[in-house]
Amino acid sequence: MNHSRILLNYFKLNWPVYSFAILLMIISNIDQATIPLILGRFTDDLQKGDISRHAIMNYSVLLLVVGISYGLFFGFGQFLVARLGRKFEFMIRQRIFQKFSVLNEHYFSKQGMGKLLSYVMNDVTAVRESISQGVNQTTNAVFLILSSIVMMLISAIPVYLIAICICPMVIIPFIVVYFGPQIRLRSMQVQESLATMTGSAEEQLSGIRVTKTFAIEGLAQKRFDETVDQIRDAQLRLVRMSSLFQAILPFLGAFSLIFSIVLGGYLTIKHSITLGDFVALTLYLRLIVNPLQQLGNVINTMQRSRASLERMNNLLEEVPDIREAANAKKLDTAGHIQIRQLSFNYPGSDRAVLNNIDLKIRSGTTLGIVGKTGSGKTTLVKLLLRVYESNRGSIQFNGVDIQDITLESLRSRIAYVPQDGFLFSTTIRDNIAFSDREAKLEDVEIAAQQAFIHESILHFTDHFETKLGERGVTLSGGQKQRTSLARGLLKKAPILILDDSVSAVDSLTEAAILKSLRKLRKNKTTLIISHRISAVKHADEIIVMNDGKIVQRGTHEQLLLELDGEYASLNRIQEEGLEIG
Ligand SMILES: Nc1ncnc2c1ncn2[C@@H]1O[C@H](COP(=O)(O)OP(=O)(O)OP(=O)(O)O)[C@@H](O)[C@H]1O
Repeated sequence: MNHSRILLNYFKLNWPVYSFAILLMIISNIDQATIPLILGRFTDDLQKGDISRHAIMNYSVLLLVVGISYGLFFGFGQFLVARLGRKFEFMIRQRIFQKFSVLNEHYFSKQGMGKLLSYVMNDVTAVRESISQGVNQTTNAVFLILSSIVMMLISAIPVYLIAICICPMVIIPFIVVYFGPQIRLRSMQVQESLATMTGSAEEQLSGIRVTKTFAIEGLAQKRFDETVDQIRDAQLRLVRMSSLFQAILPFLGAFSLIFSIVLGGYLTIKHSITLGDFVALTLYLRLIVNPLQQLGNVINTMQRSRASLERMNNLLEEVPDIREAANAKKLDTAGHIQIRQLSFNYPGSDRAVLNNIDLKIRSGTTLGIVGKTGSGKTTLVKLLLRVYESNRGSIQFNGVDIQDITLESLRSRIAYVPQDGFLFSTTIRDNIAFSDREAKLEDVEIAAQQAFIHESILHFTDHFETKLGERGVTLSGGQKQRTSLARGLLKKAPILILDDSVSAVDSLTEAAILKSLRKLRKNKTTLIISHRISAVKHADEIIVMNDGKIVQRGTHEQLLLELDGEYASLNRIQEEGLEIG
C-alpha cells in the first residue's frame, strides 16, 4: 500500500502554487547565498585600502537590496506553503469524517472513540506540519546549500579546500539512515500512547457521573495517570533519540569550521587565497550548518508523520463491512418481513448470538419480542437494519433480499427507537426533527404529544427551542426516552421498532403511550421489544427468545396457556408477583 498517495495526489492537484512558492524560495536562497561573497569582496577591498565612501555606500545598498528581496520572496513563499498545508488539513478532516459516516458499528466498537478522535486531531496536524515544514525547510536547505556551493566555486576559493571543509558533513546521510527508523518507531509509540490517553480521557469524562456516585475518583485518576505516564515515557524515549540526532549535525558543522581555519588560515598566510576568500569560506560554512540541521529536522518530522500518514491512509482506505450491492434497488413498500434460518455471531466471536431464526412478520401487524437479557433481541433488530449482516440465513423485505436493497431506502423505511436514544447538544425541536430538519413545528408538537413528552417540554422556558446537553437542560431518563420516541414517531416510517424504548417511563405513562401507539400504528408494522408483558400483550404475535433461539410463539392468550413456558412464568411474576415454578 502506498501511504504517500494522499500527499502525492495533493501535490499533483496544487502543483502550480507549490512550484511558484518553491521558485520564490529558491530566489530568496540565492539572494542569501550572495551575502558571504559580497562580504568577502568587501574584506579584500578593505585590505587593499582603496575603499572609497562611494564604494561603502554601494556595498550597503547592495546588502539592503539583498535583505529586502530575501524577506519578500522568502516570506511570500512560506505563506503560500503554509496556506496549502492548512487547506490539506481541512480537506483531510472532511474526508475522514465522510469515511466515519460510511463505516459500520463494528469498526467503531473495534477501534474505540478516543483513537478515532486522535486520528482527526493529532494525526492530521502531524501530517500538515510535515508537509509545510517539509516543503519550506527542504527547499530552503537544499537551495541554500547548492547556491552556497556554486557561489564558493564562482569565487576564487580552490575546489580542494571546499571539498575538504565540507567533508565532515558528508557523514550526515549515513547518520540519517541510522537514526530515521528508530525515531519513527518511537514516534509511533508516542502517537499510540496519545491516542490511548485521549480514549481514556473520553471514557473517564463520559463516566464521570458514575465515578462520582461510586466515590472512586481516586481510581479514575490513577487509571488516567497511567496513560499519561505511558506518554511521558514514550515522549522521553523519542526526545532522547531526536536530541542525539539533532546534536550530531552541528557537531559535524563545527568540524568543518575547524578544517577551514586550519587549512584556509594556512593558505591565507601563504597568500594562496585572499583574506576575503577566507572570510567568505567561513561564512559559507556557517551558512551551510543551519540548512543541514534543517534537513535533519525535516527528516525527523517526516519520520514522525509517516506513522500518522500510515494510520490516516489505512482509515481512508478502510472498506466498510456492509456495502451496497452494485444493483441494489430501492425498497418502495416495506411489505412482509421474512426471516429464514438466520444465524449470527458478532465479528471476532464464535458464539452464535442468533440461532436458526425463522420468522414472518406480516405487513401491518404488531410483533412483540420478549426474552431474557442477552437473548439476542437487539441483535435481531440490528440485522433488520443491516447494521450487521449474516451470511447464514436470509432476511427479505417484501420478497426482496436485504442485500439487494439500498441502505438508504431500507433505513428510511424503519424508525428504530433504542433504549438509550442518544440526544444531541441542540434544541429539543432539532432532536425530534432529526430525520427531517424541515419538519414543521406543528408536526414536532404532534410527535411530542404522541410520545407523552409535550407537557414536560412546555415546562421548560424555551419550550421546543430549549437547548439540551452541555450548555443546556439535562433531561431525566424517562424524558430522554420519550424525546427519542417522539423522534422515531416523527419519521412516520412504515416499520416502527421500539427496543425497550419506554423502560424508564413510569407504569401509568407507559400504559398511556402504548394505548396511543396501538391506535397510531393500527395496520402498520410495529415491533415492540420489552421485558414487560404489559408492553407486548396486545401484539398480534409474540415471540419469546432464549439464548439466540425463538423458544415460544403465539398470541398473549395462547402463550399463557403453555403453563410451563417462559412467557407464562414471566407473566406470573409481573402480574401476580409469584415465584417461578
Ligand atoms: N457488538 C457486539 N460484539 C460482540 N457481542 C455483542 C455485541 N453486542 C451484543 N453482543 C452480545 O450478543 C448477545 C445478545 O445481545 P443483545 O443486545 O442482542 O441482547 P438483548 O436480548 O437485546 O438483551 P437486552 O434485553 O439486555 O437488551 C449478548 O450476549 C451480548 O453480549
